[in-house]
Amino acid sequence: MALIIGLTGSIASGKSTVSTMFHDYNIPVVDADKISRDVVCPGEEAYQQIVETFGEEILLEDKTVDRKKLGAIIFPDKEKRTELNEIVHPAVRKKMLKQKDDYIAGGANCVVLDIPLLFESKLTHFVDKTVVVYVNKETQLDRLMKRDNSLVADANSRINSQLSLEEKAELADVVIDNNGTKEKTREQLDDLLQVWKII
Ligand SMILES: CC(C)(COP(=O)(O)OP(=O)(O)OC[C@H]1O[C@@H](n2cnc3c(N)ncnc32)[C@H](O)[C@@H]1O)[C@@H](O)C(=O)NCCC(=O)NCCS
Ligand SMILES: Nc1ncnc2c1ncn2[C@@H]1O[C@H](COP(=O)(O)OP(=O)(O)OP(=O)(O)O)[C@@H](O)[C@H]1O
Repeated sequence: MALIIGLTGSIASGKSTVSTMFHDYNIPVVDADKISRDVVCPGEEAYQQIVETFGEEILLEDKTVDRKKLGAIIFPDKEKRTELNEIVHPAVRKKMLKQKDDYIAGGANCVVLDIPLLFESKLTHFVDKTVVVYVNKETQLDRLMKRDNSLVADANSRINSQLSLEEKAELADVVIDNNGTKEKTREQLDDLLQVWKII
């Protein structure tokens, strides 16, 4: 039986960083953010629904979704966010589970589902263990603003659109503390995978 790990955290807490580390161990990772980008491409069902709901003004000249513009609409507004989630999430879920099944059929003994909204969307029944990548508020804001070159207000509206990291840490089976160096984070992951007998 393959072990299915649900990897989560909050915005800029370090999920992608830890996900790269799983790749380094040759453990396959299903990336919900990446899938959510694929399902909003022109021609996909969700794309049509997004244009109908949010209007042509959220499109770039080449008719693809202007992610900055759509983000600026949905992150500060819970109702709009729910509307977008209801369009995008069913398609994301379907593709995610298909990719996971394909990895298992290919012989993987462990598959990671990297899902930012694992707890908010109540998807924990799809995984055996939950791992939260944790940072404190100051580190999170600092890394988010540096990475995205964003202003405090924008960064905070993204952070506040999710459950707090404290709440996620409470819900998790395992918390990886990513406040220190990437090397320190890698050591924690290494220990965890040894305990779970995956490496
Ligand atoms: C709003 C969009 C266009 C903004 O795109 P952008 O490129 O600026 O951000 P990106 O997709 O890289 O997401 C960055 C982070 O924001 C957070 N986030 C994204 N969508 C949401 C959401 N609906 N609710 C709360 N947090 C979210 C996640 O932590 C994610 O890792 C995009 O995030 C989107 O289509 N979101 C809806 C799908 C979704 O819920 N994705 C996240 C998990 S599947
Ligand atoms: N331990 C660390 N030390 C220094 N910088 C780090 C560390 N971990 C992550 N970072 C940096 O912080 C930023 C956020 O990390 P990352 O992109 O992995 O977060 P994320 O949780 O995947 O974000 P998102 O939800 O927005 O996709 C990146 O620029 C990354 O390089």
